[in-house]
Amino acid sequence: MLASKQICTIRNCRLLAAAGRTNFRFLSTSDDVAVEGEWAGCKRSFMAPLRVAARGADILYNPLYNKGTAFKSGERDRLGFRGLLPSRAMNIHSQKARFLLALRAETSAIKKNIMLEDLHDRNETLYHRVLVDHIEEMAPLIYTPTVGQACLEFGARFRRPRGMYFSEEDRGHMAAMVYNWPHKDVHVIVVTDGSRILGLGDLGANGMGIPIGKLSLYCAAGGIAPHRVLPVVLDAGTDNKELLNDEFYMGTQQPRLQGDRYWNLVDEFMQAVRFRWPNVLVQFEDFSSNVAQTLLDKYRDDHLCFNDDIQGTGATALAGLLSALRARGEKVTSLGDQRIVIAGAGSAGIGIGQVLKQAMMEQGKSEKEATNTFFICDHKGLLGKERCHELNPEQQEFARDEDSGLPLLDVVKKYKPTILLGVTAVGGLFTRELISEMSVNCERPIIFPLSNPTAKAECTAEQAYEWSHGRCIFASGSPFDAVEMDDGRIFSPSQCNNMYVFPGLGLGATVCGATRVTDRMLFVAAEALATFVSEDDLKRGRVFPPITSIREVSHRIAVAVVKEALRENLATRVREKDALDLDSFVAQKMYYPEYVPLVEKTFV
Ligand SMILES: O=C([O-])CC(=O)C(=O)O
Ligand SMILES: [Mg+2]
Repeated sequence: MLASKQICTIRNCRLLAAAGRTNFRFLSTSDDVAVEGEWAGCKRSFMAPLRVAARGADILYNPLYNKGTAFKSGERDRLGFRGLLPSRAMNIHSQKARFLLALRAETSAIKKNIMLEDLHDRNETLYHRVLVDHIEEMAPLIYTPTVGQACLEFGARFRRPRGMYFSEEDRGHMAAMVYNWPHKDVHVIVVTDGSRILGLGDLGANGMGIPIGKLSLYCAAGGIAPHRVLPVVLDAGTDNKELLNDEFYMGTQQPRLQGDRYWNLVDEFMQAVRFRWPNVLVQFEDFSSNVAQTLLDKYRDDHLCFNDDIQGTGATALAGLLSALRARGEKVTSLGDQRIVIAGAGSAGIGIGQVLKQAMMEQGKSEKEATNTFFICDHKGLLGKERCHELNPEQQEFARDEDSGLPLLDVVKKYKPTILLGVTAVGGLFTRELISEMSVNCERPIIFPLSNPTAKAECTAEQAYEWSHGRCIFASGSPFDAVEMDDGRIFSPSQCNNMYVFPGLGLGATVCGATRVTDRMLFVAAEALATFVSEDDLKRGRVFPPITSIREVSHRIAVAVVKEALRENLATRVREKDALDLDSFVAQKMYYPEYVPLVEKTFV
């Protein structure tokens, strides 16, 4: 699409214009460091130089600029580090081959994660190129499930800091502190307070691995340039006794802040980041259920923000269910005719319920009809009116008139659901009996154990296929390998993980300068994702596209989000002529990891 067109920053445009070159495209107005590329492996015939305010060894030790052995001879002279590298210049392909050889020789997933993160700290371009070109192999190493282990071992394995930490000690200083971050054009922040890391519980400041992993996907899968992302931990303490006594724990060793002390910390942080980066998108991640919804409600009308576990997971589950209905040969508009059991009534469970309910209403159901399709259970059984005193307002919306407290298995026996979703963080909760019961009542039960990481999944892919005699439509939060049945059938389970949605949603929201993330944006994101699933995918038992197409998926979601932002009058950065071709508008803004020639800033 853009293959031969030149993409560069405004300053480079001026530089090139001065040199009489006009075959470039203007891209960004606010940036020195941008290296932008096309979403689908573009090959450019001309590369605009990047102006860097550094020289000599400082370049080699800056992971955003460093190319390691790929620096060419002229560049080594021009930038003053001849002699600091072995003589032979490699290219990104040979560097990648060398790295992959070493990575694949290692068998432990956590050690591979460390090798990748060390590369991240040395050379971001090569790191992201490895991710883009081998996303299926790398995603489980830098993200779920291995990132869970990386968080558990974060303190003991700490090497280099990445991102920012804000704690109560910083109160009164945050507006100044944000200027310690060396990049002036941050587009996306992923922030956690570490209170509910995946299904692993309160990991305090060790939860930093999650924002880092999510943001790697923002760059590789969503095409956000690496200098535009900022991982953050709000260090509000931890109630994890082990961590409080752990000699290598990295965070504040005090119990979690409560009440005003907690909310004041959050408030000052939000104001500080908005002050320095007024258009920044803030993604709330892995906040425990008792604060997640309040946090979202507090900021969603005035800040560009969303909660990934509530809204991102909800939109992803919706997309998976729409595809699963297609796989069953049913209309996608039959969502509101299903009976849906959600095991888990935390922020993810309720978030999924809310997104699905909204979709049913878009499809023409009344709110009452839509609500009536849900049977949400927590560890005390079915959410029912009799339990209202112990439920929060969002849970109360789903409380049923009868059978309050009915155990999960009995709910399945009595109400014969067609869909079973798990977000409990209780590994193995979906027993043989439960899945057999689902299969008695429904020819093709939809079974999505969504808890992460793998050990927390409510059942494995193998169990679900075996216990349903190969009849279920399965997707899980963490990846599972293909399953071969005794009769020789092979199923390739899909991963129903919010990684399919957040990179594209964030890309769309930031490129168009959206002022808010709305429920409709989540809905169109889910629709765009669902329409990406081919008939061939469905035949193989897949209800999500292969991870290898994640950049295209993100691109398509981003375009849908920009369209929706325009429709709702919330886009501030789309010119009339951009709106004529949103596909190209979004594609042009997507970062693609490749080396660009460096020029010293003082030189121009
Ligand atoms: O991180 C993931 O894989 C999905 C997610 O948001 C969670 O489980 O909290
Ligand atoms: Mg999460």
